[in-house]
Amino acid sequence: MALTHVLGVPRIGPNRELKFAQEAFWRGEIDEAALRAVASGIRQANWRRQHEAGLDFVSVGDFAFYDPMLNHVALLGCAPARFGFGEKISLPEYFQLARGNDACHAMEMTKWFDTNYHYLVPELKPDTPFSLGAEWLFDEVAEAQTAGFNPKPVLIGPLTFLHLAKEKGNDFNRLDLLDRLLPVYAQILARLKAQGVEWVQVDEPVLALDLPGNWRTAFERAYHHLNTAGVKLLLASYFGPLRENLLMALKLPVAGVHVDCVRGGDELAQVIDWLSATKILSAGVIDGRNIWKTDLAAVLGRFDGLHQRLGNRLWLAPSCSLAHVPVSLAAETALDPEISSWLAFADEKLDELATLKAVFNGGRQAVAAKLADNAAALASRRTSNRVHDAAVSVRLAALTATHDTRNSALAIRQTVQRARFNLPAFPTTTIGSFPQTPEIRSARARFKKGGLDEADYTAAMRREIAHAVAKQEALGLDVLVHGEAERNDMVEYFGEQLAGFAFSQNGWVQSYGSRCVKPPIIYGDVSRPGPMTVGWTTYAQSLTVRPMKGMLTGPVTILQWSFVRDDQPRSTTALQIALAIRDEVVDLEAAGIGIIQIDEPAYREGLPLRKADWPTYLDWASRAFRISASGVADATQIHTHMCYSEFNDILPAIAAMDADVITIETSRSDMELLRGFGDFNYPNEIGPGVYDIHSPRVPSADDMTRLLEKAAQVIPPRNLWVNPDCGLKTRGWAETEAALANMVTAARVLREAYRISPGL
Ligand SMILES: Nc1nc2c(c(=O)[nH]1)N[C@@H](CNc1ccc(C(=O)N[C@@H](CCC(=O)N[C@@H](CCC(=O)N[C@@H](CCC(=O)O)C(=O)O)C(=O)O)C(=O)O)cc1)CN2
Ligand code: MET
Ligand SMILES: [Zn+2]
Repeated sequence: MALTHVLGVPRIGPNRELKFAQEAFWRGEIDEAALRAVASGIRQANWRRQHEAGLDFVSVGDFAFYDPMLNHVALLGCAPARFGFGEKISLPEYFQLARGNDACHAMEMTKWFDTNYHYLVPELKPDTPFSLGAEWLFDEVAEAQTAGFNPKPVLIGPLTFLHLAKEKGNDFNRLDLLDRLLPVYAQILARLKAQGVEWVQVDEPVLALDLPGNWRTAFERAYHHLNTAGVKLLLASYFGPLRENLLMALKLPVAGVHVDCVRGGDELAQVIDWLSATKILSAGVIDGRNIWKTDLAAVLGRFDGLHQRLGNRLWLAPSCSLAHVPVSLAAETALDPEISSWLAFADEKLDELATLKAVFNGGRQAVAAKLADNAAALASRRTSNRVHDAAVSVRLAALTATHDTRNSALAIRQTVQRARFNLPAFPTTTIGSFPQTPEIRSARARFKKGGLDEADYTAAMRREIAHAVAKQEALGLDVLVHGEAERNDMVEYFGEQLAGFAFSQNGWVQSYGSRCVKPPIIYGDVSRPGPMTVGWTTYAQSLTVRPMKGMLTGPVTILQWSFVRDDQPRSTTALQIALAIRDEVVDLEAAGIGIIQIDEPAYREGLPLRKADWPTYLDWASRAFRISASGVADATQIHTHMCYSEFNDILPAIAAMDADVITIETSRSDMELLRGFGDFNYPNEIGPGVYDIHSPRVPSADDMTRLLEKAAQVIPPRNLWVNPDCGLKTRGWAETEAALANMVTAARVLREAYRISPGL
């Protein structure tokens, strides 16, 4: 008997029910009870689905009204003191932590490991108190039990919680808080035990990271402490191999371990060697990070012997939570049937688990047809002539060093560009998108459903572009953008126009809070059949004499935010995309666009989790960017943009991209992030974001002046640009205009203070 379970499932609902309820609640259109009812409906449906797929447990605690890390802040009673909330926060207070309020800026948000999911970063001070806070987890356990399910609660482990938190205050180490944190975890486990829970899954994905020695020892201390609670712990590691943490993890006093056999498959033999005779092994055999069907025959072959040995001590699971893949293929009626036959979203992955379980438990006969279908789908994908394009391979093979270097060095380009554009010091610009209003979204929805024809849709988008251009001129911005009205998403939009990509209609994945993305699916060799942005951009340029910045998404970000092929290295796919983007850059230049931004917000997120793997990645990633950017003359100014990242540990690789200008997110960190660029003597021009676009709060001109003055202390003032942290697509026009007006004022104050002549 093998058991099956999942580490977690998507919490957004099959049709993004949670998003719509959250946003309605925030707008005051529904009350808390109505929001809670939607949430409960999603949880119940998820549990029913897991139960029907024959899983031995249902996951509880993977649901969150905004973010699981924030749930733990609530559960552990450690909301930042600056908000002034009590130990047990309410749901409205919970949302204030995530979104800010009039008095307090929101908690910082950052990438969850190497995914496109963003969590809220706990803020810890030496005296941060911990206590049993919000009761939601216990309520949900009771809810599952009442509905007749066998719950396996999921917690983020104490070490991962602390590791991902941020120290606020000097001279202390957040690890020092462990001894005060553990008793609260023990209390939580005791409560769960009292509720009749048998197993608790404790996620410690930091085991897939390079851990300093004191953190590794802390694991031993922590789990010896938690082992006393009397409930069985399943220690879950995922997102990568354990490497030097393997032995430590396997020796911890827990009842079972989960390992990622997709990314850490090579370690399985070692894991088995060190697995004690009483422990459960949960093998993550189904890729939780991608949408390809699992090779079921391969899994069966690989685990058959182990199953003979371990029996019901072997559990089968996806590699990580299924929150990183879309809910179900069932709604995808427009996908090409051949491509669709290669895919498995969360629901289909549950079916795969059910099939595996049937075979291991003696029911091969009953699932023979499913196994045959699976084998046929895999064979079709391996041999399909839609996957390979000889012209793309030829082009890749012909790449030389001339393709990834600009014609002249930065200093020469800078002189030519300054003479050409004659911009004032502290030039103002924005990051690309302007508000995606309900009108824009609804016009696109009608266009897609056939209710609006192409000519009318194009006219509507042109009106939006004209509106954005007029607003920017009136605000007095120096380098304008067209506003990206025509784009559903900065990656999906390009995916829809590139060969080798498929896209779903309803394949939503949560990115943060209520925001979701529909990652395109790269199934074949990538190329660009024709221009993608030239028409919109030249139209926008025709409306103004100021420079109109062309706006593209870079190869690394398109790769990172898509579901990618697992039949060739990521680096090969990245180079293919780079050539397609290069074609677009060259076409924009030929159409008279002098400034082109190639966004790479996912450049940092693409970094492998282990430092030893960084150089290889940074080498191909920076090359892919340069290939996309180097087809143009010296006078064409290439910008790039990055957000949500800790940049300081990869500054040489950012410099290696050799963009003429980089705009980055810095305001939430109060320009702290910029210090590294200064210390490193970053040579190129830089626009440190002066205001946070994730909050509706309008910063004052003084706020932004102060930030710019801080920036001017670490970056040569002549190299500084003035811009928001990121694009404005999630904002409304009123707050956008007010904030940009203040931003332009701040730039003028700086110009007065520094008096640098234009063009120098
Ligand atoms: N891929 C990606 N990853 C990213 C970012 C990003 O921009 N893209 N930004 C960073 C932060 N993440 C973000 C992720 C999503 C959104 C976002 O705004 N998402 C939108 C959806 C964007 C979209 O695809 N919109 C489509 C579909 C919109 C939609 O929901 N339409 C309705 C109909 C609407 C109507 O009738 O009015 C429907 O289909 O039901 C469009 O504009 O065409 C949302 O959740 O609301 C913002 C930031 C990091 N990662
Ligand atoms: N050009 C894009 C925008 O302004 C960059 C976003 S980075 C997540 O929306
Ligand atoms: Zn951004």
